[in-house]
Amino acid sequence: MPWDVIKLNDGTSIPNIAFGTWTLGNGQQSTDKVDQAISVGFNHIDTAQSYRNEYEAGIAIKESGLDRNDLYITTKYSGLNGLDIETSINNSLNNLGVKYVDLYLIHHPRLAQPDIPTAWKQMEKVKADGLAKSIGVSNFQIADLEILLASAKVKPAANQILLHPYVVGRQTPLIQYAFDNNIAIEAYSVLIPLTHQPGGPVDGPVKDIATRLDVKPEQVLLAWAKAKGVIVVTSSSKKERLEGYLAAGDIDLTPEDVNNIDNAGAIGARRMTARTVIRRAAIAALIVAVIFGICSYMGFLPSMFLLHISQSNALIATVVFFILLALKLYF
Ligand SMILES: NC(=O)C1=CN([C@@H]2O[C@H](COP(=O)(O)OP(=O)(O)OC[C@H]3O[C@@H](n4cnc5c(N)ncnc54)[C@H](OP(=O)(O)O)[C@@H]3O)[C@@H](O)[C@H]2O)C=CC1
Repeated sequence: MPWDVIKLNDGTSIPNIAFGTWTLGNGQQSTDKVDQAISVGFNHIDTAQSYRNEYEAGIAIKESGLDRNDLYITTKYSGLNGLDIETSINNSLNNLGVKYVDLYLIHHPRLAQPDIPTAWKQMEKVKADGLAKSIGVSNFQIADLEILLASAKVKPAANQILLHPYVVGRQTPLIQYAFDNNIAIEAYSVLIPLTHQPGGPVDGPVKDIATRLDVKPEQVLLAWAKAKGVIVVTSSSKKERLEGYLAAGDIDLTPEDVNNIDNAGAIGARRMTARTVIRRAAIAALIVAVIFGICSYMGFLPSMFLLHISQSNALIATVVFFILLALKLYF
């Protein structure tokens, strides 16, 4: 199935791939990149107050000459300059040069001030006033959604979250909770295995699938996210990559492909957890070794430690530190 639209709980439809403006910076280059994305066929632009390029995106939107109904525009309340939600959306609309956005999100639960129910009431007003067709959230966990849903008159239409194979395990309960409550999931940073964690266990299955289907690894990852039934928010500064992203809508992975990527992601996630534990233990051992070393050198015992300080303690702690360091390098 090619990229399509997903029906939201408020009856509107959202294109299931978006071009994000987070890393574009500002100025003319930013407008050019949004221009490029629209010209290759992206009709869903994802921006935010905090990306500081809504104005540049707005110029590209205007220059595209597209009818407003043919573009889907998302922006987010990022709490910039301490402004409230109503003032912020009006600023965003001015920057973007549009009368409404299709989707307005609270960028992060900690920005929902003074608390989630009060902030959500303001979001409901934004929708009632016609400034946003749909309202939603981003980076909300299950506990945040529970608080919101307890008093919401309008359910959030979507929750935009981090989703890639190394976090899919821990994000699955959140995705399931959202789906059970008819809240769509938007996935960002799907390409992390290529951009930030190359050489990890996900590389193998992704490369194998890419070779078998004669496509690029990034296309496999986007197809993987699409197979999860989520809306993909991605980006690129390169025209060929953007064309590849859109073509990835035609890639249908088998359930086995998706499982292989999930399983490799789980292995990577376990390794990362092990690394974190080892790193923390190594730091603790190093601190102990240094304290033991200093105390041993100075020949005194600080009463707060209540430990028998000797050179052999310092030696043991140092050895433990190097063993942990070796383990960390191994993992
Ligand atoms: N709600 C939130 O809190 C957040 C939302 N977002 C949204 O999601 C959008 C996308 O986020 P982002 O993390 O950039 O998403 P992606 O994971 O989709 O990464 C996009 C980047 O991947 C690079 N890339 C593509 N293919 C490869 C490859 N084969 N090897 C190496 N690099 C590759 C591109 O680089 P190149 O330009 O060179 O092609 C591009 O910079 C943001 O713009 C924003 O709209 C993002 C983060 C947080």
